[in-house]
Amino acid sequence: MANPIIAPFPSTRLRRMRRTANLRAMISETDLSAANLIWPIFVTEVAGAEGEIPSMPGVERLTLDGAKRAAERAARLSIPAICIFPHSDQELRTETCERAWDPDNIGNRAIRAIKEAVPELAVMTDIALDPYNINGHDGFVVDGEILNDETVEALVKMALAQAEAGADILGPSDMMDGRIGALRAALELEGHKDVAILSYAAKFASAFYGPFRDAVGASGRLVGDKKTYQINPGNRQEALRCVARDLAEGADMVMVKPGMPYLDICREVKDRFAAPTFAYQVSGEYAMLEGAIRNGWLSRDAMLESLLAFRRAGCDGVLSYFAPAVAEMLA
Ligand SMILES: NCC(=O)CCC(=O)O
Repeated sequence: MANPIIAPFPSTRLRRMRRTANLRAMISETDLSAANLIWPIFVTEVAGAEGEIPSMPGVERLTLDGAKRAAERAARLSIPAICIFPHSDQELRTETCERAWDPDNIGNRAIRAIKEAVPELAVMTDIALDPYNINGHDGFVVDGEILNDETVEALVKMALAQAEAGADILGPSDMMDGRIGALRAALELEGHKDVAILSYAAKFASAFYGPFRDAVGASGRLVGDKKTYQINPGNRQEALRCVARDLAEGADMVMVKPGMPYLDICREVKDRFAAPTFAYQVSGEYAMLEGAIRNGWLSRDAMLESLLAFRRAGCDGVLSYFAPAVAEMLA
């Protein structure tokens, strides 16, 4: 850390360099561009479920055609990557979750549709059983317990189906132990050596995921909570150990999630590991900001400021539902 020398007032007047827009631009330390954004989208297979998500105003569940249009919009706006979250048919969710690795599940169909429409756009996926699990958990549940090793085997099948469908970046969000190593080994073995892993490495058991669960139809489903696999929000050292572990197992990039309440973790992860670091500005953060903006309580600049803060905290990029709006503002 540099040690700035500050002459005493009035020799130093820090306001001198804040006086005009050009002077401020000269000493601006942090930038934000569309290249820093990953756009998460929801894709539904349920007729009639498309349209706005009430707890995420401005965000819609999309049909496959809608997903293609979103991909084209992302490309026009120079957003480099889109991340697909499936909204599956409730009737087809089971305890055994076999649709999670079905090549024709809605997530995999969306990957193929987007890669066909906009081949150069990077497609990121979600790896966890919850969209296909009857009880809303990320892993298999037996007698109230979330099974680790059996879940990891299923996640490997899920990952291979996504890689086969053309995914560029896999996003294991499940927080089972040992999954990054298992995924990396299977990808190498099955000829997908260039598929990247962006690990949800420091994923906290947060109250800020509420609107997302509405979006994917998991709100009424979740039995209990996710505290036996996601990190206690107060645990900084444990988060760092998770990141170290995932990098050692072969993650190409790591994520901190949620974002704004965890900027200290972002900074520390970047400084310690110097790996590509992302934050997820989650649904609850989006809902708070967008709700206040819609009520006229905040200006739209709050959106830009929130994303700039991730950059200042060391993040290379941010998954944000604001991605297209912000890219439009920046264009
Ligand atoms: N596995 C993905 C998420 O849980 C997203 C959370 C959110 O946006 O609230």
